[in-house]
Amino acid sequence: RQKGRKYPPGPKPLPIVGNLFDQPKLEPWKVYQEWSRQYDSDIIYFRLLSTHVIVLNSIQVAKDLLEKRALVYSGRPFSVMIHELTGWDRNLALMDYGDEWRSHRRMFHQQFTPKVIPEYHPASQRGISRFLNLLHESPDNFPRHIRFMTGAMILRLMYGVEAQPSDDRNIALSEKAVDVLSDMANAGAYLVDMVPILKYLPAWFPGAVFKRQASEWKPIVDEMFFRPFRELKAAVDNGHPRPCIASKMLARFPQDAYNEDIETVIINTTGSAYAAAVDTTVTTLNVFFLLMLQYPEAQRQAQKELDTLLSQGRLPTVNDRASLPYTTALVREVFRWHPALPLGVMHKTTADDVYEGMYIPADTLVIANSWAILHDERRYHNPFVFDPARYLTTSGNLNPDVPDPIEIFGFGRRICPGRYFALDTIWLAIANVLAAFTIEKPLDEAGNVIEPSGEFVSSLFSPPKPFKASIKPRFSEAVDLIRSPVSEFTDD
Ligand code: HEM
Repeated sequence: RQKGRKYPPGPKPLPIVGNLFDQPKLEPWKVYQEWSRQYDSDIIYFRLLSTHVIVLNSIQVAKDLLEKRALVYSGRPFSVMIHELTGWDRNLALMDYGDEWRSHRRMFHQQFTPKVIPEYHPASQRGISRFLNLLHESPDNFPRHIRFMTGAMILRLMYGVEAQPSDDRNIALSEKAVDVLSDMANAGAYLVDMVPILKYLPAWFPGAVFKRQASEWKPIVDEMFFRPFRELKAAVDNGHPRPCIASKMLARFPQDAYNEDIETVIINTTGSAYAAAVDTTVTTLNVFFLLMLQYPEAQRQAQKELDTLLSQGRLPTVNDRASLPYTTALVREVFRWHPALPLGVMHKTTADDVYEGMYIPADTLVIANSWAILHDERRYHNPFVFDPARYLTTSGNLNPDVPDPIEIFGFGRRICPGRYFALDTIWLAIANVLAAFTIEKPLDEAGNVIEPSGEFVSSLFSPPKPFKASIKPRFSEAVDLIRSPVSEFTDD
C-alpha cells in the first residue's frame, strides 16, 4: 500500500495470501455484485497474494475506466503457461496492449466491420441450414450440432474449408487446442504462473508437471495455427485461392510487400478466430435452448411473429430482421439473461491511476462484471425475469430507451471485434430454429416431464449444465423448408 493512498473498498485481506480464501467457487459474478452492495461501491478491490484485482460492477465505472481511460486499462495479464510455454501467445485476445496487439487487431478488424459482414451472410445461412438438417435428423444431439455448426462456420470463413460433421481433422485439432486453453484458464491451476522462475526447471524434474504438459500441448496449438493456413497458402500459390478471409488478407499484400512479419500476423489473426468465436457462440445458443424450455410463452410469441411475416412458407433471412422486433428482443434478452462470459475477459492496468480518490496501481487485474451490469435494477426493471417485451414499446417496436445488452462484448479498445458477425449469426440461427421447430421439456418413459437443472458452469465461459430437450418440426411443411437448399444465397 502506497503511503496515504486508499484502494477501492473490499473484503479485508489476510497477511501474505490476501483474499485468496475469500474467492467464491460458484458464480463469482453474483458474489462480486453482492460485495458491491456490502461495501457500498460500484468498484471493489481484493488482493490474491501480491496481485491487485478490481471488479467493476456498474456501467458507469466500466465506461469511466475501460473506455475513457482506455490508454491505461487495455492490457492483458501475462501467464507463463499461455505466453511462453504453449504457443497461445499468438492469440490476439491474449496479447498485451502495444504495437504487436495493434497490428493484429487492425488486420482482424478490417475483415469484420459492419460494412464487410453482409459478405459472410451466405456462408452463415448455409451453415445454419445444415444445422437445421442435423437437428431434424438427431435432435437429441443438439449440443453437438451447435458446436459443429459454429466451428465449421468459422473454419469456412477463415480458410475456406468445408468441415465434415464427424471426425473432421481441422475441427478435431482446433477443439484440442481450445481444450488446452480452457484447462489453463482455470486460474491458479498452474503454479508456474505464481512462481514464474519454475519455468526454468527441466521437464524431468520431479513436480515439473506443467513443463511436461506444456511440451505435449505446444505442438497441438502450433499445428492449429499453421496447418489450415499453410494449406490455404499453397492453394493460393498454385492459383486456386479459396474464397475466405485468409485469401482476402493475402490478396492485400502484393508479392514484393509480403514478408515473414505479415505472414505471422495473418497466421495469428486467422488462428485466433476459432477460440474467440466458438465457445462464446456455443454457450449463447445453449442458453437460448434452455430458456425456450423454461419460457414457452416467449417462444410462442416469437413464432407467432415469424408466422405472420413468413406464412410458414419460407425460413427467415437477415433481411427480415427489421420486420421481426419481438424475435430481435428475444435474442437480446438471451444475451442479457446469461452472458456467455459473465465476467468478460480480464484487462490489466499499464500505469498507476486514481479514480474518485481510490488508488489503482499499475498491473492491477481488471474484471468488468458484465453479469452485474446486465442485472442492475437501475438499468433493467425486474432484471432476473426473462422478458423479451422489456425492449419493446407498447406498439411492439424496439424501444431505444432500453439499453441493448452489448456489454456482453466487453469494453473500450479490447471490445470484441467479432461482435457484428456474432450478432447476425446468432440472430439468424435463433430465428431459423424458432421458425422451424418447437422446443419443449422432454418426457421420460413414464411420461413425466424432465426438468432441466437450470444451473450454469462457473468458469470463464458459463454454459448451462447439460440438459435434455425435445426438438420437433412445428408443422408438416417445416420439414420441406428445413430440407430445401438455400438457393437464394450462394457465395460460390
Ligand atoms: C456471443 C458471441 C460472442 C461474445 C459474447 C464475445 C465476447 C467477447 C468478449 C467479452 C471479449 C473481450 C472484450 C474485452 O476484453 O473487454 C471478446 C474479445 C474478442 N472476440 Fe468476441 N465474442 C463473441 C463472438 C466472437 C466472434 C464470432 C469472433 C470472431 C469471429 C470474436 C472475436 C474476438 C476477438 C478476436 C477478441 C479479442 C479482442 C482483443 O483482445 O483485442 N468474438 N469477445
